[in-house]
Amino acid sequence: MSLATRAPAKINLTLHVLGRRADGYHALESLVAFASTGDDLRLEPAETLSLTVSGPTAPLAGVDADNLVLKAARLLAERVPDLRVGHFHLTKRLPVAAGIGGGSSDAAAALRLLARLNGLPLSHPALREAARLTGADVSVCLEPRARMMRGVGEELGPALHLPRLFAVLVNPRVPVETPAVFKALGLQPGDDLPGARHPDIAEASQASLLEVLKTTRNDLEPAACRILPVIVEASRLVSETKGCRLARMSGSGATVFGIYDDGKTAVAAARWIARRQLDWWVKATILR
Ligand SMILES: C[C@@](CO)(OP(=O)(O)O)[C@H](O)COP(=O)(O)OP(=O)(O)OC[C@H]1O[C@@H](n2ccc(N)nc2=O)[C@H](O)[C@@H]1O
Ligand SMILES: Nc1ncnc2c1ncn2[C@@H]1O[C@H](COP(=O)(O)OP(=O)(O)O)[C@@H](O)[C@H]1O
Repeated sequence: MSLATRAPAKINLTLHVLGRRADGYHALESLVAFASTGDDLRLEPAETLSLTVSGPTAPLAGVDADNLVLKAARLLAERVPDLRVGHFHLTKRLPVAAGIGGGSSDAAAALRLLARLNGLPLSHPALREAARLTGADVSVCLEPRARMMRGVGEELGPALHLPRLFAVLVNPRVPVETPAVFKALGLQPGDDLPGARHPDIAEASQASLLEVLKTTRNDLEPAACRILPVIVEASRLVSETKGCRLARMSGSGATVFGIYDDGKTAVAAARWIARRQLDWWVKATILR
């Protein structure tokens, strides 16, 4: 019997930096959504923990021993006596170090499968702790539903019933080092930017959600663009597509998303971009 789950791409529809904590991490406020596209993870129960990785971006995800899937699984095994484990197989499709939390979503998917195998609820404190200790973005990926994320990523709001957003994801296949982008903000530990708080984002119709999104931003985008000017090019290309309502970078980059009124327009935009940038990763998808 093998168990399977999808590890969807995480998209930061908004990302406001509220300050920098004494430990150097940044306090964030982010509306996170998840794409219909992602990696796939399978778990075959076995005596010991192991991992194999295949798929188009497998070679970029680093050595299997350092994979976040194993890191999360080990952290859970340390906290749950006699945890049943097994062999994971990851099919890696998402670009790596791309601001769409591929590794975090894979780690969260591993925790979901182990939870299922062991009959643990996703609210189990050991699962929550293993997620938090694996990485800042893993907690929000544990139950991949649109919600507000705060703190360094561990404070989660309730799942939001956002209208489906038709989107195109564009990545120039250049990896971005997340710590370098945060550092480029130039904030000092203890710096506080309370004015950066979000407007209230509740459930909104597609039109008003877009209007609210337009009043928000990704505070990491200017810093990432200074480090990697190709992000400016990606953003410009997305903005130029027919019917693009909003173009913005996700996370620490370099992936840029565009939002469209319907799936047909999004697919046409993806084709238009892919024809111009043959080497880039371009994907029409639905965010929710
Ligand atoms: C920026 C975001 C937004 O969702 O996404 P990505 O670009 O990674 O997708 C996340 O906060 C990234 O989360 P994640 O990639 O899990 O970060 P971690 O591995 O825990 O941390 C990597 C490094 O980023 C910096 N970091 C991370 C999170 C945070 N709130 N403040 C920080 O300053 C720290 O320098 C840390 O050492
Ligand atoms: N399963 C995984 N998928 C992708 N990257 C992984 C994975 N496990 C570990 N990593 C490492 O984590 C780093 C961040 O990757 P990723 O999660 O794709 O970044 P981002 O959140 O910016 O999209 C990469 O440099 C990679 O070496």
